[in-house]
Amino acid sequence: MLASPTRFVAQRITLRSSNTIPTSFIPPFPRGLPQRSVTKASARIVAAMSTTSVNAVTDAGRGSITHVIFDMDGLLLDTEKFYTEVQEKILARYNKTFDWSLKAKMMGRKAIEAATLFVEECGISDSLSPEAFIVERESMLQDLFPTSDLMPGASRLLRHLHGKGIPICVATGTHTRHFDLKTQRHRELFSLMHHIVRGDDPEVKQGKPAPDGFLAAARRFEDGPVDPRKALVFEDAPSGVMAAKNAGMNVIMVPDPRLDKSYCTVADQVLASLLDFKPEEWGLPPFEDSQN
Ligand SMILES: O=P(O)(O)OC[C@@H](O)CO
Ligand SMILES: [Mg+2]
Repeated sequence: MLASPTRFVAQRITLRSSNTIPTSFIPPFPRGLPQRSVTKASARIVAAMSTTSVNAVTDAGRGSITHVIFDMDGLLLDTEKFYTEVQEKILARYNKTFDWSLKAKMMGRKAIEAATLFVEECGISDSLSPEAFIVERESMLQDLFPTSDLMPGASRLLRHLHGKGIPICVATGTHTRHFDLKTQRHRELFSLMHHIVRGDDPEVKQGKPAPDGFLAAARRFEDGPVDPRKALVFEDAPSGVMAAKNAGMNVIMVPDPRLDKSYCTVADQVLASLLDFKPEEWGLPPFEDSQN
């Protein structure tokens, strides 16, 4: 069971008149907890998150969306729970518990970056390398991924936008070999996507919070590259939200309810579920059903 989320003293993010979000946003470690000895590798990753300059979306965002880009894990597919379950099992061997402050940093990232954060911030890097952690984690995930379910509202939203002729695609940190396992029960739904950018795509030099995946996704639409101000991203992870903002795009966050609220202050809109999305608020065709 994940330790209960600790209260963060989050930096207040205020949108200045220029609508530019301050370049560094990383919630400091919670008061009262020992400052973890973050070694150079995970410091580099954490620093990348805070030094990546964040270009806020301009005012043109709402009301003029023409293309939609979806994150996958935790947003379209209920797969983040598998990562948590497996990581808790591995940590139990070292009598340690996995908590949401670390989960929040790992979500959405490329495997090796998430693995480096995991072993170093849990203080087990002397006995488990990031590479060995990935191999062990993968062997446990192989059986779980093919059982992935859709998140609430995912099918309804994708079919609605596709049916109305709105170009949609996926930009995920997931590697191709995992993508195929996770989506094998949902091939028809994912066939509605114009294209899929995966974590091992040659154009994705850096994982989220770098904008690479979302910029590659914007380029590959029929009429690409799409003006980022007309693109709407759906994400569940803080790193993914930052990546979308760094790409100059609009972003709706649908976070796990256990994620501390201090991680949810950068997105343009925060929803409890995709079922709560109102397309007309963004200039997209409204749903016909009375789901909400
Ligand atoms: O970018 P997404 O689809 O959330 O994938 C992240 C995944 O690598 C695990 O967090
Ligand atoms: Mg995700």
